[in-house]
Amino acid sequence: MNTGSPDAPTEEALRIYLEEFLMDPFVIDLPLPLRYALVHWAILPKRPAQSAEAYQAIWTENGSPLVHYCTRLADGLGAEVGMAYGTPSFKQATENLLAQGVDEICLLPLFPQYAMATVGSCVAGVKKVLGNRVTLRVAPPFYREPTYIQPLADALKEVDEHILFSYHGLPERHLKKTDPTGGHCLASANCCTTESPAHATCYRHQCFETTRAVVEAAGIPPERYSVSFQSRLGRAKWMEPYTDAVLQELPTRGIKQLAVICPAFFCDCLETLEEIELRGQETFLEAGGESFRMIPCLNDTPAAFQCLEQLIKNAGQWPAL
Ligand SMILES: C=CC1=C(C)c2cc3[nH]c(cc4nc(cc5[nH]c(cc1n2)c(C)c5CCC(=O)O)C(CCC(=O)O)=C4C)c(C)c3C=C
Ligand SMILES: [Fe+2]
Ligand SMILES: [Fe+2]
Repeated sequence: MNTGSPDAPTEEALRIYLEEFLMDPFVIDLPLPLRYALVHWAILPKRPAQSAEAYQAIWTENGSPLVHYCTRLADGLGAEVGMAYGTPSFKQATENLLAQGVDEICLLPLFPQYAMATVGSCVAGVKKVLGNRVTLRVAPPFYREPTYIQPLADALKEVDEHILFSYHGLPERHLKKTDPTGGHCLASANCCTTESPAHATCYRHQCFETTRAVVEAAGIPPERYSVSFQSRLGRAKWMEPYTDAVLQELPTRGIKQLAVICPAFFCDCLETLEEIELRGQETFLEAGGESFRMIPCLNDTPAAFQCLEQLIKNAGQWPAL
């Protein structure tokens, strides 16, 4: 499963998709009246047109890159593909599996790090469709699986530029909400490097761990890389530093050659191809940067299949819900 894309890069299709996406209480976690007001009065009047233009810039003859790569992966693995929003839907994928008479469904949310807005939403959606009809097993977050880390490290071994690890951001509120200890996340500056049971569902910790594992495997020293969080939406405080601010700031520190990698995304999508490769590049070059390149996600490469095959091998041991 992945988040999913609109059916077409048009304002109309974006309105349907964004309404479904943003009315999900796992994404905008406000009480229904507030969520409805925010989505319908603040976001939906303007964003569908803006997002349609963004999708037009990355749309291919195969449609949305995200849906295309996810479909190729699922087909190659003999799995069903389902999106949290839009088509192909997870509801249809779940029904297809049930129609085969299976007595167990193994769900692999294609997100290396846990977030309520992604993994949490996927699991709740599938569980709701299934009820107690069959056992549901869910893959644990794979943010430090060697088969995910090693190809990212390999891609960086030949890179001479400064490296920016840009992860999808989250409102800080989400980090606190999914903290099972009720007091660890964001309570101190070094919470994410202080061992805690909170880390099982701490997106921030898992992003930092992904970075740590990749730089260790690639032998990249601390002064050669930065970490930031992208795709902020709305006025709430999201995890910092923000990618767009870092892209503006790096050239002022004399860092003019940059390579960006986005390890929160298994497949390239709007957030990597448009937000980073197009708009992010423009921001960096306008701020005085001289060269910019993007490291692709694993997409449908042999390394992507090896990673997923390795994860799926253990599906029988994934926690059952
Ligand atoms: C990688 C993990 C992701 C997290 C964490 C995440 C949180 C999150 N997202 C939104 C709002 C939007 N995200 C959108 C696109 C989008 N988001 C992810 C992944 C994560 N989101 C992906 C893979 C995509 C790309 C989909 C594609 O079709 O390529 C969008 C839609 C596009 C747009 O208008 O920008 C929205 C909206 C929130 C609010 C959030 C955390 C609360
Ligand atoms: Fe998102
Ligand atoms: Fe933390």
